[in-house]
Amino acid sequence: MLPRKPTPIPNPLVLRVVSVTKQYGGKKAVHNVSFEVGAGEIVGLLGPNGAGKTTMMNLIAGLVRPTAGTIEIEGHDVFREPIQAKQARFFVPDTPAPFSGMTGAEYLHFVAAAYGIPAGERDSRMAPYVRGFHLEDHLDKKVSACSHGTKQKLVLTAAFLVRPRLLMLDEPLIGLDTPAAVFLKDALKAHAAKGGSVLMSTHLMFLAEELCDRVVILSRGRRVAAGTLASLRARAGDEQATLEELFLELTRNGTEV
Ligand SMILES: Nc1ncnc2c1ncn2[C@@H]1O[C@H](COP(=O)(O)OP(=O)(O)OP(=O)(O)O)[C@@H](O)[C@H]1O
Repeated sequence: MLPRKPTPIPNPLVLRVVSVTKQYGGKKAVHNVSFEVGAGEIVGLLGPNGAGKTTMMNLIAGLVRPTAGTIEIEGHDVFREPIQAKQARFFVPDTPAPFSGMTGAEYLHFVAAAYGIPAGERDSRMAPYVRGFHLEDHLDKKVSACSHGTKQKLVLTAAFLVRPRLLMLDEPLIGLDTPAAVFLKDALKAHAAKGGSVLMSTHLMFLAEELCDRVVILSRGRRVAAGTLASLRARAGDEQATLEELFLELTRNGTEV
């Protein structure tokens, strides 16, 4: 008897965004947007200024309630099961604001405790990121005395020590020095290689091209494209097109697909 071919295991979904709309007054900041992120994927959320990226991130993080549609993280509805959904994600906003009255070390231990990381594991989990982001001299300082970039490195260290199923980053490279940016890119690749998922909004096309398995492109609140670079090139009929060229073409008129 021939050995049975193993059934391919589908990439389990970590994030499901279904027909989400967010309306402010009479204006739709996000309009009927759907997309998914699978385990181990790095997905880029791209779009021109005002496209709805930050609104989308805030909706997924559970900070803003959608006008319509549903969002699930690891199968937990962000608003009906907020504790479970929030335990499965970590959000690094574009202007990270760790608690300023704490020292850096107190902040990291506070976040670790909030996510239920056992006390005996916290130091060893944070150590590679403290070294990688060169935070050794900042852990005993009050957060309020840290620079913007150092605050960002503290929040990123907290994110990695938690090892969330879904790591969400809004413009992660802005404000980081070059060594930290290189370390962050490697850390994100390693996170995904271990099965963690990443959703990252960015204006930096080179970053999306280097890191992302797929991108979702928003324009004026609508999803105008989603897929791999290869699929976007095939759709444009240009195998050589850069992501920047495709982005400019796709966001020119904001047609929904
Ligand atoms: N709290 C709010 N109240 C009213 N309008 C809002 C609010 N937040 C966002 N908007 C509007 O929603 C739209 C999308 O904004 P959003 O910040 O999500 O875009 P973005 O893609 O993140 O832009 P950028 O790249 O400039 O950061 C904009 O027209 C913005 O003015």
